[in-house]
Amino acid sequence: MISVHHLTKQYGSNAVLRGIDLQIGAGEFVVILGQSGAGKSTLLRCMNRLVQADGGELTIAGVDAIGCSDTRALRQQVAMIFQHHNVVPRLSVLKNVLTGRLGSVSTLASVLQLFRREDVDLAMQCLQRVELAHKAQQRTDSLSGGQMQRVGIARALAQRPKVILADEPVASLDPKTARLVLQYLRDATRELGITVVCNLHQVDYAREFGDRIVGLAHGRMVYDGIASDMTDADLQRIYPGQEPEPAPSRSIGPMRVHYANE
Ligand SMILES: Nc1ncnc2c1ncn2[C@@H]1O[C@H](COP(=O)(O)OP(=O)(O)OP(=O)(O)O)[C@@H](O)[C@H]1O
Repeated sequence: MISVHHLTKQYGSNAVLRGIDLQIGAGEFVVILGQSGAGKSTLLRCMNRLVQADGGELTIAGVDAIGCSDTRALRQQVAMIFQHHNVVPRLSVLKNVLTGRLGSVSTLASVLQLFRREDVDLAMQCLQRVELAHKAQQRTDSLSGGQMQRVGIARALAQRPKVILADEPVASLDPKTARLVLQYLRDATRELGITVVCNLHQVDYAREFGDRIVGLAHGRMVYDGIASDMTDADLQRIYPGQEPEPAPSRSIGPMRVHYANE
């Protein structure tokens, strides 16, 4: 579903991605860990062409994300979820979710905000997935931050993407809401076969929700493996210069480690 080969990106003299090689299959939930500045957001942004990579190859849902001249095809297949949900506050919850359909309706219909019945039905199904169908007609700015992030997920699902890229989607949420949001994303992989690539700062969430963890440090991949296999030594490579706490025994749940910039 996602194929990355020797991907590079440089800002001036700052080499941010130094040759990333990565293959991600359909329906995987991949968490990207790394300290601040490691290149996590840049990698995700290269995947949907918010950032133009300098070199290498990147194919996502069958689209050449570096060389394609029309990003519309790419954006139809790849939905993005940001830390600050990026919903339109004055619109209703339903209309925000329907904006996920804009890429598949005509320009005139999108300007006039004319949506087909099937799009409205799909948007309502997506709201049901994040348990917000009862809020459909409310103005979005009447919702809590966590609910707005759930609207962002419903909008991403309404796009019917093959891939969802989530850039620190739970950074500003309380632990209970954060786990709910990650649960919805994991359900999208399990029940809809969507591939999710999610940047996180919380190691414990990565272990709990990720099928697989990719660790970046200074623009290089320093770990790629299943979440349960990640050791303290791996964590030290991902977070160089930071001392992880010893992992608790597996019987008392996921490791409670927090790193700088959480
Ligand atoms: N538009 C830009 N112009 C110049 N430098 C940039 C730009 N975007 C990112 N960078 C630099 O690229 C490096 C990697 O940034 P990136 O946002 O990808 O890291 P990150 O791992 O996502 O960090 P964080 O966890 O803090 O979000 C940083 O040194 C950052 O300053």
